[in-house]
Amino acid sequence: MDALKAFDGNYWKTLFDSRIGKTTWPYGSGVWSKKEWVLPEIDSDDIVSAFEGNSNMFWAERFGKQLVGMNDLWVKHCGISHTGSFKDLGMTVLVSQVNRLRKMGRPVVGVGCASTGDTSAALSAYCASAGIPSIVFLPANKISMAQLVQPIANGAFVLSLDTDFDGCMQLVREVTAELPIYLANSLNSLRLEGQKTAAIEILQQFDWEVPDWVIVPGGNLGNIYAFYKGFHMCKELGLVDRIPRLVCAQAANANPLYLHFKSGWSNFSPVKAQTTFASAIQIGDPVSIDRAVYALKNSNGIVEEATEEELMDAMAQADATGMFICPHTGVALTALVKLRNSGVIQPTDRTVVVSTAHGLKFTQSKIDYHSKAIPEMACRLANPPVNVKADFGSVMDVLKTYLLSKESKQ
Ligand SMILES: Cc1ncc(COP(=O)(O)O)c(C=O)c1O
Ligand SMILES: N[C@@H](CCOP(=O)(O)O)C(=O)O
Repeated sequence: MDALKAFDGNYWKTLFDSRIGKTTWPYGSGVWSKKEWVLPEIDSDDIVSAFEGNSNMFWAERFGKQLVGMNDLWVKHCGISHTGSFKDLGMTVLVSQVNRLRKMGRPVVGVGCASTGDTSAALSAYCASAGIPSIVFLPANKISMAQLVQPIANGAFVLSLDTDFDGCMQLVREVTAELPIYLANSLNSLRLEGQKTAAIEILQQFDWEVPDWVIVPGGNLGNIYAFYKGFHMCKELGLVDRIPRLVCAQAANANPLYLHFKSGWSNFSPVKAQTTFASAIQIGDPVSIDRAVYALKNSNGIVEEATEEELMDAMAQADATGMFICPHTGVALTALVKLRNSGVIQPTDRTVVVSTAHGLKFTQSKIDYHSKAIPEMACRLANPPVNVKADFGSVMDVLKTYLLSKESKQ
């Protein structure tokens, strides 16, 4: 930090803004365009990058105006990315460092992680890009098919384990302590050095004006800390004069941080994570609990939770306004709705909801919802297809009925 403070805030803003949209290696990456803040000593030839980052800041106009009475609501689409989740931001840094170590002759035979799907997808793709073996520990039958096929297709050694994520996390820590396999989970802070750049991007996209709130879904809890670190570095280095209030949103079925927050940050206790459609945050014993508590305490932060019906309805509502989000973004949107309803977030507050994965990785949850195939869930926004005989008369009848019903709702 002392070395970085040799340059003032305007220097850094000008430097970072000058690199947006360029293809000069490695600055076309949203991560490596901040190389001096991420991993300054690495040789650019050692960097493994898919030009990740620079994700869309979507103005959620209809969701904001119609559902929460806000005009300044934005969704940061970190899931519109190389492997479909924000994990690419951290994985480019970690795999680049492993690439550098192997070129130096260090005995790293491969890279391993435990995963609820997105970390393993990112790890396998970046390792395949660099020709580095990857080994992924996955909880059997607890991740989406899209998330499972990614490491398989990218050539990872895929272990399907009869336990949950927390069990996989324990095993990968034990194994990487015994074998020369480099651990890729967010225990390794290199991941967070990459993920923090999404916070800097948010400030860039608002022309360095600071939003009032940033809402992030939380599981292993590295990402909420990464956002805090990115905003805090911008404040400490003089790019901005404050940081946003952070909100970490959890699924009620896997909510150890939420319970800790509601207890007034008294003794933390892991929970046994229950099944949730937000499967990537089905985590009961998060490795970054201390980092997350630090981030929330130092950003006047809040933790909220979402039931299964709340997160699924929020996902359906967002999709009906033109997005195609994952269930985890539904968790974050539910937190927004609750904080608006309680008056904590004001109608004019500039608010960013971080979307952490693309909805295309979680289509089964949407199919179940729109098929009304979820026991004890109303699925009140279900929009099932209409089966019609393939003749002009039948189609016209159905369409007239549909159009009249739309007209009656105008
Ligand atoms: C899609 C998605 N959203 C949110 C999260 C939560 O991020 P973190 O584990 O850093 O809290 C994860 C991973 O855990 C994820 O895969
Ligand atoms: N949701 C994560 C769980 C592991 O998180 P990490 O940040 O520690 O890698 C995943 O996608 O596997």
